[in-house]
Amino acid sequence: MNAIPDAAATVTDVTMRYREHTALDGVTTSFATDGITGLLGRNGAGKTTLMQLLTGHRVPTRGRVQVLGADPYENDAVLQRICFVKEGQRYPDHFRVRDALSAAATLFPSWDEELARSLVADFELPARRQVNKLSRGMVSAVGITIGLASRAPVTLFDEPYLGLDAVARQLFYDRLIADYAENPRTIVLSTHLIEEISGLLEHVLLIDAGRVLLDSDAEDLRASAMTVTGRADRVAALGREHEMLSTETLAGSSRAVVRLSRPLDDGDLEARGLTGEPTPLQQLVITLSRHTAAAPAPDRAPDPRSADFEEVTR
Ligand SMILES: Nc1ncnc2c1ncn2[C@@H]1O[C@H](COP(=O)(O)OP(=O)(O)OP(=O)(O)O)[C@@H](O)[C@H]1O
Repeated sequence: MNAIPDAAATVTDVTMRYREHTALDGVTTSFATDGITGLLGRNGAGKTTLMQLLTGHRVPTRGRVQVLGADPYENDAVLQRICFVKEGQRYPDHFRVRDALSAAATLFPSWDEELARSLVADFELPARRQVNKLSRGMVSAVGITIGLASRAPVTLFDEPYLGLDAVARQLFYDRLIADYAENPRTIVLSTHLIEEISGLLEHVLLIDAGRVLLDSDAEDLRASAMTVTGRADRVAALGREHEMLSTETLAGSSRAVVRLSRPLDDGDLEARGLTGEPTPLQQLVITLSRHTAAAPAPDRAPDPRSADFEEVTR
């Protein structure tokens, strides 16, 4: 897939099987040394599994994982430069917020105490309260604080904002982008809240049923598709030159998400009696996932949790 010359992490032809279930199937990708990648995909697509491989929590059934130049599995020199903020992270029972932060400070060589303090203040975290007495959103804020203040060269956030309200999520995005601008590093963020983070992303990796569906620079991706509206016959004519990812037709008028085989400007569209607008990233991801799901691999049953995806992203 994408070959980044001095990537921080590369995954080469990786397959991960859990007994009879294949969670990742021949995945090849890489993550830029300085870049924010959105790891997207439906429930059960394999996002967490990929992050577990990158962080040495699992060994692939087949293939090669390299992070910061080495296999991360049981490799302390690499692992202390990786921070993995897991969905639903658990902490020892007796840990107070400040214990969790002190433990993280000893773990990560690039820990920034000042940043940690300012995040604790911004998220209004009670430093002396036990973590297991915090609300769900507050526990997420502890994870986000650790992820950002770790300043780890490779930082992965797996759905980090369970229970976080919209104001706190925006705070996370603002602090992430501000800190990243001053301290660029490799950041991978898995989420279902695609539209919320689309402005942050420099790269998009979309996984579907264990396979890479899309691995693209975010700008190129935005430029690669368009939503076109007009008379059904005119939209259909456009479909002979470009790939129609989805089309809805009502009373002789169509609206289609089109993957462009060459750039189309307003003049081109006007000449065809059509109007065009950018396709939001979330819409594009949903459309691409459905487009592929229309022809599923024969050995793959849909993940039972997948029905939630559209609800969350709609
Ligand atoms: N330990 C395990 N044993 C068996 N199957 C597993 C295990 N962990 C994950 N799987 C399966 O592998 C597939 C990929 O799971 P994974 O957690 O990587 O998906 P995900 O993209 O992170 O999903 P979500 O968005 O719901 O968190 C799923 O079908 C899941 O049921």
